[in-house]
Amino acid sequence: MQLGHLGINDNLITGKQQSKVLIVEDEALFARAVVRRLQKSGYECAHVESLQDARNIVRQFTPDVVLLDMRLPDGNGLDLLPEFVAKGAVVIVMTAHGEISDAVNAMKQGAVDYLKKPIDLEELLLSIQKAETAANQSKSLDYSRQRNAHASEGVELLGDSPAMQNVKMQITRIAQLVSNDSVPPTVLIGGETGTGKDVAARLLHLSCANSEKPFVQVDCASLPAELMESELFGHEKGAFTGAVGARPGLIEAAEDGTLFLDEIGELPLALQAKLLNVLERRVVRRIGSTKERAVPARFVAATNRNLHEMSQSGRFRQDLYYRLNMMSISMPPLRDRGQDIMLLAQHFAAQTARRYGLTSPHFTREAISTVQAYRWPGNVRELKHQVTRAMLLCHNGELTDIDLALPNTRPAEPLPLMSLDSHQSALDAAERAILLQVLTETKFNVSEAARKLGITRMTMRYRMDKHQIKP
Ligand SMILES: Nc1ncnc2c1ncn2[C@@H]1O[C@H](COP(=O)(O)OP(=O)(O)OP(=O)(O)O)[C@@H](O)[C@H]1O
Repeated sequence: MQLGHLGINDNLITGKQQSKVLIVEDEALFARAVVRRLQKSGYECAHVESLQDARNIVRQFTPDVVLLDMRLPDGNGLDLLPEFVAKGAVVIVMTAHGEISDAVNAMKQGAVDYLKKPIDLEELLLSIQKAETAANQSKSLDYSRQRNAHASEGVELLGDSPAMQNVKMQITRIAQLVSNDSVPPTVLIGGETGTGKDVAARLLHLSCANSEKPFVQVDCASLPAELMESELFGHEKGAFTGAVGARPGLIEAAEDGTLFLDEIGELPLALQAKLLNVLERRVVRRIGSTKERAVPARFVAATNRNLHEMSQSGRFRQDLYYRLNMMSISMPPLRDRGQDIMLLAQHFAAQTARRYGLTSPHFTREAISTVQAYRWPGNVRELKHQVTRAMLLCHNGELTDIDLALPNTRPAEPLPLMSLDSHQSALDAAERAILLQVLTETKFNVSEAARKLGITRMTMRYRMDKHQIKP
């Protein structure tokens, strides 16, 4: 189908930095002005002039936001509204004077806002931005809950080294203590990145009474700060712009299961105070509500940061640190787990072979020495990634040290003298390789990769552009 047949604006599809907006409006001049203004702000826009065209275009253009006029040549915009809402789009209706009853109906059917004509373009832009915030909010909440559904899938804390036996013993003991207490003590899991803190938290949940109850994970590092409060504590309808309905927060969603606060070191100070209050009083108050609700959940937090040091320097509340650290589990770095390194390497290689129908793996003697000599700064996550990759590249299941492609474990040799230019390109190549490695580790999650490298998301984006790395 030709887009032109649908009466779609010439500049139908532009850059795609922000939401996709569909404008269903038969006043062509006004619609064109809207498209121009939105495109200037980086939105991807499509414009159609009738209900039928709107129905057709959504087969190839999935809008995040729909600006819906009420009076259209082939019917009333309200007829189409439920279809957009059902598809998860945010709908803003545009009405002429005297159509207020339509606007009320539209809101009842799920529109988030209505604007009276003549419409000021800046007001329209503001309304879209508000709608986006509300939509992101509900998406991230749904995302957190969706993760919860997979909480107990594939929880395997492999390893028999003394260090891991100790961890498993601690998990069993803490699970008993936590299960027997009506006010369960808080558990803090520490350890370097990739050591298995997430796995340990899930195993702890599964070892506790009520393990069939929710395991709700909150990633304090990846949730935008402005969403975090309502995510955690919930909100009442109308508590803030975009709060279209009441929503329980994740603390409530955990019921009498587990609330897992991952990367707790990243929780903003203002929310640390609120969290402390919840832990001390065992009640939660949704934003905009006066009602306090009991919190029966057990709290488990994890961090790869030194919270003690952070609390000494004022970057983390000392009282919250003590409260969280009532019981602690420390995940040992992989390099201190002796024979577990090869056990895990063999496990990940066999797992990849099964998954892709490859020949059973066999590590050459050199590969075993390389795996054991390497320091594994990214711990189990790095081992899993390298072995999986090597397994996919190797021939007939034979994994060599070349397939593993680990950075040289021998002391570095002095670099040959280079010209300024070659220094520059060596530097560029190294930067590109580091970016790619961290992006691969984080499955191309740009925010997480930026965090791991200790740079801002903007800088990360800039560097990705510079090296032409695309997600
Ligand atoms: N003992 C283990 N047995 C099997 N798989 C493990 C083990 N430890 C970690 N893994 C795997 O390694 C990867 C990283 O583990 P996990 O996410 O739990 O680390 P983490 O310490 O929470 O990392 P981060 O601090 O970066 O959040 C996951 O794929 C996990 O399944």
